Amino acid sequence: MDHNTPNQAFNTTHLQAYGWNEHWEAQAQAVNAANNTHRTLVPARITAQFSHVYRVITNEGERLGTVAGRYQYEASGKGDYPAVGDWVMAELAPGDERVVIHALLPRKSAVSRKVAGSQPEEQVIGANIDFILLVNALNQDFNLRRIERYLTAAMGSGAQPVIVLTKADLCADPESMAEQTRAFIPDSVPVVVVSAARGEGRERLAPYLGQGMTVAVAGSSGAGKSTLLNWLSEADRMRVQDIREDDAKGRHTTTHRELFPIEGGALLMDTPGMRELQLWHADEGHEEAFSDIAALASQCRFRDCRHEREEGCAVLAALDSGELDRRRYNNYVKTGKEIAHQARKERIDQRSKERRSGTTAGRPRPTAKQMRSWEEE
Ligand SMILES: Nc1nc2c(ncn2[C@@H]2O[C@H](COP(=O)(O)OP(=O)(O)OP(=O)(O)O)[C@@H](O)[C@H]2O)c(=O)[nH]1
Ligand SMILES: [Zn+2]
Repeated sequence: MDHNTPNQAFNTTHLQAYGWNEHWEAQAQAVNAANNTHRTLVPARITAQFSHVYRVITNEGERLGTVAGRYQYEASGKGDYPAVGDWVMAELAPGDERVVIHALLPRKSAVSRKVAGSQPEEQVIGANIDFILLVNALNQDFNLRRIERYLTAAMGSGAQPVIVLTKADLCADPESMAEQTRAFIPDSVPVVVVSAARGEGRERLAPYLGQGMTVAVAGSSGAGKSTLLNWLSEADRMRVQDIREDDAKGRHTTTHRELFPIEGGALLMDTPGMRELQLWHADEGHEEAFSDIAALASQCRFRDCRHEREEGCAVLAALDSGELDRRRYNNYVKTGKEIAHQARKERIDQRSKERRSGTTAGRPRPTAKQMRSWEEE
């Protein structure tokens, strides 16, 4: 049987639980049609990443994988490497625990950060996310500006942001807080109130937790992300605990996964990078979050207009005429300054880290020797 006959469906019975669908089938077929090697490639999804080793789910079950030497050779930067949530095409050698990743299927969305360094590079911290839940607590930490910043950070990714206001049980009037939030952000962004600790409001999250949907969770420390994740994956966690109890030696029988299916068929993504998502994506998101101001700015007389007191500034004119809300303009300016400040801070942190460790930014590329030994394994 010719391994790369186009249109021959892949066997993906088990991958469907990880979000496989017709879209990915078509992408995978395209890779297969272009595959002019002797290798048989099958689809797989990245469920965890440990430096340069990946955990992947294949139709044959879970495996560890590394990228092929040629993949590494052809990658033009960190952004080309697989990340959690990515669909890849891999070679599965029978009886081998390791798979070799040969191709990345084009991403539908990517949350990424810029890795500062001598040459700033994009590093993807989560791919193919449908919804990104931005978790905020309804207690004294509640802060509309922070919500706006997270929103800005998520905006350029291609994933749909959803504001989740949690700890509703600590708030006298959660609905009015939700209304305040809605008034502050674009209409297209849903705002959902829950109490994860009390298990209240799951039905409000249901629209974002459908079969095959990939859902990431981000928010500042203490906002309630773990509690939310545990609540949403409760049934699953129980199953894991049952297995643990069955294990007479009391060993840890759970494996580290950063992408896992929950009851109802959604896939939750919980990676350290996503948790820390803050202003990383802000540069690209800023324009989009303030697209109304960006549109005005395109009409300013000077291309480098700072919209402060320049002649022929369309933004200032809109402020004067009342077309542009002053509060929104102030947010735009303030967020822009914060982004610049954060970027400076990251550059400084990164430089001092580099000085300490003598290495360059980010994940080290595997050496050619390492790559050979993996491929031989
Ligand atoms: N009352 C109440 N407390 C909550 C709720 N959700 C979380 N908490 C509490 O808030 C604290 C922080 O919650 P976590 O879920 O650990 O927050 P996190 O966002 O995962 O924090 P990091 O791990 O630091 O990123 C814990 O003490 C939780 O018990 C809630 O819905 N109601
Ligand atoms: Zn201007």
